[in-house]
Amino acid sequence: RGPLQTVPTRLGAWNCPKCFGILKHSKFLSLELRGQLPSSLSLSCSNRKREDILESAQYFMGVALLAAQRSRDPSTQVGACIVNEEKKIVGVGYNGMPNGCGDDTLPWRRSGDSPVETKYFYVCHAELNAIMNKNSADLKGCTIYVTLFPCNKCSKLLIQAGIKKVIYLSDKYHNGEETVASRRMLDLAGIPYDPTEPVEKNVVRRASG
Ligand SMILES: O=c1ccn([C@H]2C[C@H](O)[C@@H](COP(=O)(O)O)O2)c(=O)[nH]1
Repeated sequence: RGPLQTVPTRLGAWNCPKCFGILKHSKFLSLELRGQLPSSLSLSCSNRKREDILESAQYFMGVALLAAQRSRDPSTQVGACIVNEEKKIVGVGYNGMPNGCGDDTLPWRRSGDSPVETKYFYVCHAELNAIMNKNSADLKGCTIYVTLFPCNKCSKLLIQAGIKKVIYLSDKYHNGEETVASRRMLDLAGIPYDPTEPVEKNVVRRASG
């Protein structure tokens, strides 16, 4: 237990004897008293809903960004979040080695004497993993939020899975052959791809209160 601190001004419950009565024994309140609760989670008796909430597209890209943080790729971490027409998340993934293949056994380098000694022959892309992790019967009509514009192989997968829209963050390989081929297929398949506004600062600011 840490030392008690002065009561934070945002703790509206202190002004309401009824709420304080209920909360004074709870772990939640004691965390706030010890200053360990992010201010964004402060308790309040206000009857007014919050208006300044994280917009849904930023939330989904935020989930993709968080997933990317699980990647062991030393140069490019990619996260993907698939969302259905009801705005429910149905699959999340990030780039990594195939299950059971060992992160420490296969190479992570970008170039080598042979392509067999580079990561490219082995890494499962974020989009592939998000599709494989799906928790719904199919992905028809879904939107994918992905932190890097999908490569040609991933676009093939997205098209075949029935994804109807791509929202991406980085397009750092815009002029690469794979990305050119990717756009070509998405265009032919009638799948729009739109950049998202930069979300990192917004998401991080909100998460830390
Ligand atoms: O659509 C894509 C494209 C790439 N990835 C993954 C594959 C690799 O792990 C990295 C790219 O590495 P670089 O060092 O930037 O070449 O990104 C993906 O998940 N999805």
